[in-house]
Amino acid sequence: MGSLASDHNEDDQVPTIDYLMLFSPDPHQRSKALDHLTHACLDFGFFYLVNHGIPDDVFESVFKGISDFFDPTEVEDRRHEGMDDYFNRMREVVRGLGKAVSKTLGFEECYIDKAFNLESGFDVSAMNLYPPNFESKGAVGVPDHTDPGFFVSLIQDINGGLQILSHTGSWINVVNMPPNAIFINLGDHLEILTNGKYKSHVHRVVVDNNKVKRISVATLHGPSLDTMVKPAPEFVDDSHPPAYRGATYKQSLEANGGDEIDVQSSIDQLRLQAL
Ligand SMILES: O=C(O)CCC(=O)C(=O)O
Ligand SMILES: [Fe+2]
Repeated sequence: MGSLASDHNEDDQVPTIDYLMLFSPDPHQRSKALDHLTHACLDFGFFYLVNHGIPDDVFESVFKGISDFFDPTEVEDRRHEGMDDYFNRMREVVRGLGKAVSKTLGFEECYIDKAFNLESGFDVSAMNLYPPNFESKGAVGVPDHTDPGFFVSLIQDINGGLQILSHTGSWINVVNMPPNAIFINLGDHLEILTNGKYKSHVHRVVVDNNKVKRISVATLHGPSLDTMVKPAPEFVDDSHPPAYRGATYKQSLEANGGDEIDVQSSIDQLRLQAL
């Protein structure tokens, strides 16, 4: 395994997107915010989302629920209520963001909602608790991967550990996420739909710097399972032949083998060889 403390780490150059501004009634503000989002999607593939309207206490109750869940002395409790509230609110934020991202692609705002049939979208959440682990230098919490789905939303109780590979090939330490921001990462299926225009970025979690436990919730927001996802005709032409084969979301979640849906990336299996 290579060195994780790479020479090329960059401390946090993650764009910040103001959700409210994307829907500002002032057309000038709105268009500035959308330009900013276009830049974040094209040149980064990830960003901090602020002003999303999910109250702080909703995040707090999710972290508390996860903390209790991993605590063997804690009995089964009411954690599900807080979780459901969080998931429902996050889904709404993500659908709103889909409208804005549709516009950055030059489409009507319902484009992503329709392309992925988000009325019955398939979301999966990973709830992670990383214990303090500063003795095992270089330990990998989660190895390099991209995620299926069109957006991944991530919340965390403290900064530190998440690294994402930038478009220039350097690992960015995600360490300056504002409290109660949502880290949004574009997923494999947005990359497929846009024929590689909006890319899904490799990320990982290192735990060697954690002095205290860290909790995160990563939700993979996906199309409905029966949605056929393939490069949309708008992104395909002679100089941009289709770079991925089409598959239903379910098929792509099964493409790693086995008969079961797994929620690992299978974008490598869907990539077509360049002629
Ligand atoms: O915990 C994190 O910061 C990221 C976890 C992650 O990438 C995932 O669950 O897909
Ligand atoms: Fe991930």
